[in-house]
Amino acid sequence: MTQPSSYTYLGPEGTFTEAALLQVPGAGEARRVPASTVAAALDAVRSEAVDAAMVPIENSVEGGVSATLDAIAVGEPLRILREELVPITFVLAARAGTTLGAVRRIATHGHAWAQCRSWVDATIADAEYFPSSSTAAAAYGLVDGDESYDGAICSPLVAERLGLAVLAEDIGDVSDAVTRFVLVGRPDALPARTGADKTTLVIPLPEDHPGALMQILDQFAARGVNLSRIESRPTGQFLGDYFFSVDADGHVEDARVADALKGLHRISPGLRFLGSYARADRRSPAVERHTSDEAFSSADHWLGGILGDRPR
Ligand SMILES: O=C(O)C(=O)Cc1ccccc1
Repeated sequence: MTQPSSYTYLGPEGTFTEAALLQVPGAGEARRVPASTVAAALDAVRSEAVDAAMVPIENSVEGGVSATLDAIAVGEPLRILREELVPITFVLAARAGTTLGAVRRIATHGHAWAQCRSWVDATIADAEYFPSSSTAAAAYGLVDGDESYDGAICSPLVAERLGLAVLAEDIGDVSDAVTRFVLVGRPDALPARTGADKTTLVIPLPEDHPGALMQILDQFAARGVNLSRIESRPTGQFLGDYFFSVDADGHVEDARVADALKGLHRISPGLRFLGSYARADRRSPAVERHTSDEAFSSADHWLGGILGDRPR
């Protein structure tokens, strides 16, 4: 797989997403273009304006990032190439001269707001929330003279870079929160199996199919494939139409994962493979003997002996 030479990310400069991108070897020296939304970042990959996009996908406190789960599930297919974990700490920043007591209107990204709610509720009476496309965009707004709010929840780094006053530090409700980001490229790429991999799937819930969810889960369970994330999202088409966004342990080149995907495709033919890539924590799954590559290949061999060269 060739290394991407140009990247986009949820910007502007100074987002946690940019920090995730800078963890990718070589990205610091490559062309990097900020995007104003996750959807715009993914579209820039689809239109080949850049090779890959870094976007947030999951937070240890708030769960899945809906904007990413939805934008990656539809449209021209994309591929996840790698994941990055970033520890997240938030500060409350304001223009110089503003006191903590004077801040009531706070701008930030929805995930940051959700992760600082207890601190805000305990500290700022009647706080008003101004949604922003990213934590950094909220901080830039203060500098650019946006008078509609007087404080921004952002990273300590962007507050410092912009010369903002930090009124409170480490205001996240969970002090060791981590966000997971994924680097997304075009579908011709398939990262090599490392033995400690993750596979991400979009599984449409088949309509009028009693027991579909149980059958979907059974495809993983029967092959000893562990799931590390499962979320349901509405497709937006009509009420009751859902897809599941799933992370499974293992690589599509692992026989147990490939076999589970075949089973899933029989149940949900609209199944979308979003990629197999190395786990950021490098943790290998425990594989039972009967779901090992050897067990699958020996079973194929055995059946081949029975069927000979009859078409299968
Ligand atoms: O807004 C940012 O800085 C982002 O990169 C998105 C985000 C927001 C909150 C927690 C983690 C990532």
